[in-house]
Amino acid sequence: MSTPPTNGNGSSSTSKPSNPLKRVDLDGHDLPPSPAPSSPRNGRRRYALATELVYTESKDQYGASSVPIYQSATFKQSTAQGGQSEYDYTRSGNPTRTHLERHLAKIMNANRALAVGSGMGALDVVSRLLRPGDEVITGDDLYGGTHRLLTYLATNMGIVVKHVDTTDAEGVRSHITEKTAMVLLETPTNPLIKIVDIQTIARAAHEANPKAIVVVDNTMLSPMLLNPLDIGADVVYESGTKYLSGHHDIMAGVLAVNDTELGNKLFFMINSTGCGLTPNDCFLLMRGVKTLAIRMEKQQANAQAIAEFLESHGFRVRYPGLKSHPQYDLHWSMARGAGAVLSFETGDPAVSARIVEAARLWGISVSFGCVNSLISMPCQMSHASIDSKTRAERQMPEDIIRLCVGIEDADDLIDDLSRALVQAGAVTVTLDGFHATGAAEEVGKAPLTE
Ligand SMILES: Cc1ncc(COP(=O)(O)O)c(C=O)c1O
Ligand SMILES: N[C@@H](CCSC[C@H](N)C(=O)O)C(=O)O
Repeated sequence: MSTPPTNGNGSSSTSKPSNPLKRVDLDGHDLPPSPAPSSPRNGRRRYALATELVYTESKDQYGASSVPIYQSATFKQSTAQGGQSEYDYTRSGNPTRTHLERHLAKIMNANRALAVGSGMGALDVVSRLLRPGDEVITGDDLYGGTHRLLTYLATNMGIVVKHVDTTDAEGVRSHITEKTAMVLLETPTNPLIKIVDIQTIARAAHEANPKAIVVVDNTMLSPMLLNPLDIGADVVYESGTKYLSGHHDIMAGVLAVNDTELGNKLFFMINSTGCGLTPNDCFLLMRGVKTLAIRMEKQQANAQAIAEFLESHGFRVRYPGLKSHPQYDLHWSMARGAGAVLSFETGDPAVSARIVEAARLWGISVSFGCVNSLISMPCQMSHASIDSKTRAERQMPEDIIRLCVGIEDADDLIDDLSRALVQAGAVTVTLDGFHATGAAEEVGKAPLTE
């Protein structure tokens, strides 16, 4: 039998707090106005993640099993004084959003989660913690949009952004100074699939400068496979457009923290700038999150099969599910799975383009984490906002193809890819099968982490 939800001070959920302006969570932290908890307990997990993803204790008056969409901008107040009710205005808070945020806090192992309009919106909220002169230490293989926003901050807002090799944890430490306000990490990186040791970097950053916050973009793995807050991160954010929602039918971003003050600052930014996720999109994100486990399981199994298929045919494949990945052990020391994004090279951008265009089941599209399989050339698409000179400096191969694997039948995906490889002239066909044509040149290439 389920336990009745409790309010902030542990009393029955039906009793009202004595001061309606003051709301606290189960740990006694002040919270901005929100309804009574709709997720179990204090937001912490009691069951296996697959169970918690679908399990909520809603306090809906009619017992609705799916959270209602409170499609209302305003909420009527009972007195002229205002501020007496749970909600007044959807920019500041909405019951559908609160339900989602409580659920996200639980599955992200956080004290507080916040939902905004996109992944970039989430990074924008975090970046508003920075002041002119602050330093940000971040990777040299970042999602293109992240690079673009950081470049804007460096160019226009007086923020010093240092792109360093975050696969070298000790090297990162040497860059941290008293001016370092933020260390921003992605793992696996997108699209080079490099692994970053969050725990070691977070420890080093906090030792070197206790005021620096460690921020992790967890879009590539999702809370299904990694909880960065558990291994030293101060803030985790992700694009809810990807695995969390899973169907490419909404844009969303989520943020999660354990520190109450930090959570309040982020909420302040969201309320002040008005980037909170709309009620309708909160509903869709909530619905998507419930199938995260089953989607991710199938997507990963497919990704593993495709990575092995490509590698066995002589392609240079980047995927942390392959033992050949140079940071295989590091990845599995942090994460519960390899995810469903992999990349491979052909040795020739024109051949890569022909493969992408010959594929039928694989949609030519940016983004990942969707139930449909996608194929793209990051240098021309998702990472085109990084100029070609910088891409070259960062050793991003122009021929790299990214595969974002969905939930289709694995054999169908492999058949379609095989046909595209043959049609594009990427493989040499013999009586025994086929082998990557560019494989001979690939052999002499540097290892993936260098
Ligand atoms: C790793 C990563 N972080 C953040 C984002 C931004 O998310 P959104 O498109 O929802 O703004 C993306 C993709 O867009 C991404 O790939
Ligand atoms: N035109 C968009 C490109 C979005 S890329 C989406 C996703 N993160 C990916 O890696 O595919 C833009 O300019 O941001």
